[in-house]
Amino acid sequence: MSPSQTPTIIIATRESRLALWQAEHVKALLEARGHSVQLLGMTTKGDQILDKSLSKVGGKGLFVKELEVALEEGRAHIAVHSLKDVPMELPEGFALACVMEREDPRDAFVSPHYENLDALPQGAVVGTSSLRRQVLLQALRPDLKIEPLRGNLDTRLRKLDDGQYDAIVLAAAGLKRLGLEARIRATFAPTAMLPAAGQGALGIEVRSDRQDLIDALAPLAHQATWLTVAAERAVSRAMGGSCSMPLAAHGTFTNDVLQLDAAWGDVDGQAPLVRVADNAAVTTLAQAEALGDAIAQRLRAGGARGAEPLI
Ligand SMILES: NCc1[nH]cc(CCC(=O)O)c1CC(=O)O
Repeated sequence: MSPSQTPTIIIATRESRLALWQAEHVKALLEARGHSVQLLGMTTKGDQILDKSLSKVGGKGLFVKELEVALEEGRAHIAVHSLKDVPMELPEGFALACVMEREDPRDAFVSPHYENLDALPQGAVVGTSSLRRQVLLQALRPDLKIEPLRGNLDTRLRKLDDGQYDAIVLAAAGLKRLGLEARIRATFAPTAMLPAAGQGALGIEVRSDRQDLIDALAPLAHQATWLTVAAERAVSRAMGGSCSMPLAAHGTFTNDVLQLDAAWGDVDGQAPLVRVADNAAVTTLAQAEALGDAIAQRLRAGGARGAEPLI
């Protein structure tokens, strides 16, 4: 079938501004290729539970489940996700059709009064609910008081502006996508604040029996990003990573060589951070995942306590 004969592609999306931006972005790219596309907005459990830390209420799957039910029931055909929020193992019957070109993967420092982390006074209050950000911040500045911060991007910025925090740390990608780049006072070097696996990258999920949709989405794939995040996500899988494990994995891909850095921290802050790095020539997803597995083994050898690997 030519694109003009294909029925309308319906994108299931959460209704936060960031999720809608991401769905609209994919809609525009597909329309530019001749497809007809509609959005189906929905509210997920993760959007409803705003008063608890994500790690306490069931983790990443929370934002994804309702969208998968819509795909399962045929009410929608594809779902656009921030890959960072997508569990490594998709449920039976679902597949990642493609991974798109990555936005800035770094974390951003946002504050009304202070230029960067170093400028914060002793004991300043920093908002983040990410355990990864918490342990990395605490390693850089043990004096800081880290306070939970939940909600969508606008809510988080409002809480900062209300004076509840001296600074907050967010993904640069989300701020840039929403045109809020001006709020970024400083961007953390990955060496200081190693990003989360998949941060800044979008993935598109489909039912695995929809080869027609997988073919339609193939032109949206960005191979270098896909290889990079496959390695990062393999680290997370091999560590049994979840929202309740402070884990960072960040790859950079240059001239077919993938450089992969990872860090693990103890939730209680008792054990020191474990950091490892390695690189390999990579041209296939299997090679990228092998590098991720090797990095996870080195994290464990260095003292990181993983959960059971989710194989
Ligand atoms: N966990 C929420 C989430 N999921 C994806 C992003 C940002 C965009 C991205 O990483 O692609 C954010 C916000 C944040 O971490 O500040």
